[in-house]
Amino acid sequence: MSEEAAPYRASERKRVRTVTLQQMKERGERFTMLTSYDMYTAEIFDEAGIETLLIGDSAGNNVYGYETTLPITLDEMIPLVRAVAGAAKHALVVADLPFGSYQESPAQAFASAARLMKEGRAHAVKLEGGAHMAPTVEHLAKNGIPVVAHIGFTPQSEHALGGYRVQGRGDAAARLVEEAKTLERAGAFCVLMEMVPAPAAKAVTEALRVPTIGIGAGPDCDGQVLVWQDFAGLRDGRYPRFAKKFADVRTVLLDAARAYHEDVSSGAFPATEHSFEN
Ligand SMILES: Nc1nc(=O)c2c([nH]1)NC[C@@H]1CN(c3ccc(C(=O)N[C@@H](CCC(=O)O)C(=O)O)cc3)CN21
Ligand SMILES: CC(C)C(=O)C(=O)O
Ligand SMILES: [Mg+2]
Repeated sequence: MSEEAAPYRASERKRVRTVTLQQMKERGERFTMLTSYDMYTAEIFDEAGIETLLIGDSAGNNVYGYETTLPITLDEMIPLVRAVAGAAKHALVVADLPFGSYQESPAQAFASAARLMKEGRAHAVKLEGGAHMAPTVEHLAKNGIPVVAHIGFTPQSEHALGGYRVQGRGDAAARLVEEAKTLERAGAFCVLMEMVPAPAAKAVTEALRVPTIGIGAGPDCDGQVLVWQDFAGLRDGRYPRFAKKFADVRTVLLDAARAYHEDVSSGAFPATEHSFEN
């Protein structure tokens, strides 16, 4: 909402980030978010100028190998958050509240968010849900926790939504705008939209003072987010339509692993320069 909800410069000495996402929106500048779940990706993405890093509950899929985001727990999230927060020098570090850690009550949400911040050193948290989450967002925001609201397709509700489906088509677009405004009023400093039609995301972005971030939400959001294993081409198999492969890291690693295997088999590795003299 107003200045009050606009983020924040974390007070850690090493942080030199001075421009907020809110200011970038006001200047008409786009910002970028990538997921990260470990130290090296955090370090690299931060160095590249990615403004914000998300330790998503997508770590359930992309770190732990679960089929959905539902099984991942706070205890599984926190070490990953700590690794990213420790390595990022500039980026805003946002951690997902996992399924079951915030839906029960605003008090439960606060306790979980506080763990992500105290033990994980996250700067902000993200939670899924529309207007019904407004009281929770308000409770967190009033108690000093910056909140990103995640609307549209919310993977933690995939069983209730009937699978991976675009949300906010047709008439539902107006509802999406109202939902986003309610969350902004509750104190969300940013609204993330997943798999919504581009015109609906544009309408939300224009209706809000706070910045929006899109994934599969068209080109008119204030920022964009991708899961890093998708953007880097690490994963095997089918990618969502909204994911653009900016590199083919899977092939790079596959070729490297095959070359290593081959060199060990043939005796070419280790060579003299990799061995210690007596
Ligand atoms: N690697 C990865 N990338 C993600 O974007 C992602 C995760 N994991 N895990 C958590 C959620 C799940 N998400 C997903 C996963 C799959 C689709 C998908 O397959 N979408 C299809 C169908 C869309 C439709 O039917 O309308 C697509 O083609 O985009 C979408 C979002 C987004 N998140
Ligand atoms: C897909 C993004 C927005 C997310 O919530 C995650 O990575 O968990
Ligand atoms: Mg998530």
